[in-house]
Amino acid sequence: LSSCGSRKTVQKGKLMDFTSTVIVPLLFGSLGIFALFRLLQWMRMRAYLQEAVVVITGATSGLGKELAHPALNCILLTLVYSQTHEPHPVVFDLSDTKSVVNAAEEILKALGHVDILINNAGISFRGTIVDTGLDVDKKVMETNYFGPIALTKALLPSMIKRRQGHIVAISSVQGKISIPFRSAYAASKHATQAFFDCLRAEVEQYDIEVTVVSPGYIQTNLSLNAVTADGSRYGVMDKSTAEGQTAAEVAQVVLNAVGQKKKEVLVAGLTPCLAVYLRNLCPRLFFTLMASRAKKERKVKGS
Ligand SMILES: NC(=O)C1=CN([C@@H]2O[C@H](COP(=O)(O)OP(=O)(O)OC[C@H]3O[C@@H](n4cnc5c(N)ncnc54)[C@H](OP(=O)(O)O)[C@@H]3O)[C@@H](O)[C@H]2O)C=CC1
Ligand SMILES: CCCCCCCCCCCCCCCC(=O)OCC(=O)COP(=O)(O)O
Repeated sequence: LSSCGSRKTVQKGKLMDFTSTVIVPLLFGSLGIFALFRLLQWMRMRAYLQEAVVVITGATSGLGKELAHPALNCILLTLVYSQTHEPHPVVFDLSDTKSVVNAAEEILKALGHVDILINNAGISFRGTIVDTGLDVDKKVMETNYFGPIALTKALLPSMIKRRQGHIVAISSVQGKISIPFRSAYAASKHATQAFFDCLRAEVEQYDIEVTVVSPGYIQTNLSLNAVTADGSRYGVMDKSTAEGQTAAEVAQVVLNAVGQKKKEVLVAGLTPCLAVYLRNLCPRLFFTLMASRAKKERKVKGS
């Protein structure tokens, strides 16, 4: 009995020795390496963003305003670029191609080049397809698609010439799935996803990066500013928007993605992420769910 007891004590001692000489140093070593890796990653990201001339569209509000804060430590208006950390607001209307081209010329004249272009500005839409005038579809498409691509095309040649640049498109989960009563918005975001996927492939040879960001709901003025079927402002803070992620959280994810030169990133809760997978893996079920969602929403609105 006593020899069995002493064997157990020896085994326990060996286990403790193993823990203190192997497991604990291994654990702390791994944690240290991980922390160092994250620190280096963070420093590289900060350097990448801080030394860059950055253009952010839609920096007056919501996500754009938050993106401007940590990236540049400055306050912005509609669009800004900075190298000296001096904000330089440029006011223009994305739905007016001429004013977009003029803005791009103004930026290049003032600073010579752009390192990072963040196509963030956009509007949403609420309405049935049958009631929506084509002028409204065009307005959403011009603001969310033609405006950003015009700006991108205007700045691209100088990026290609320098063989350097990073273009970011703030799309949406609705660039990957379409939900009822968002036709113009979802269409504009699907077009955005497609265009910037093509661009990524075409400009890789010039060392230009393209990042497409697809957020879920964010607490911003997007639903308030959404345009309706007759072109008027929706003016309602939707529950889904109010309960979304904060703009600061999403901005941090976007800046990390840019710093890490990610090709694309989905920043959304579990349900929107599952919806994206369902759309691709089991489209019939997804379409059925969307049809019942449309019926339910119509009932709530009494239409
Ligand atoms: N909030 C959300 O739930 C989600 C948002 N997104 C996307 O995030 C991006 C930013 O939107 P968010 O911050 O939420 O919304 P906000 O309404 O808060 O901000 C939109 C910004 O876009 C600018 N903008 C709108 N129309 C034009 C135009 N014609 N010309 C120039 N600028 C314009 C606005 O400027 P001004 O006020 O001066 O018009 C404003 O600065 C959008 O692309 C949106 O689709 C994606 C997924 C979810
Ligand atoms: C196996 C389980 C599958 C569960 C999935 C069921 C499908 C449920 C539908 C969920 C729809 C999610 C929609 C998300 C939309 C979204 O996040 O959009 C972001 C925006 O751009 C918001 O703009 P809006 O103007 O619509 O507020």
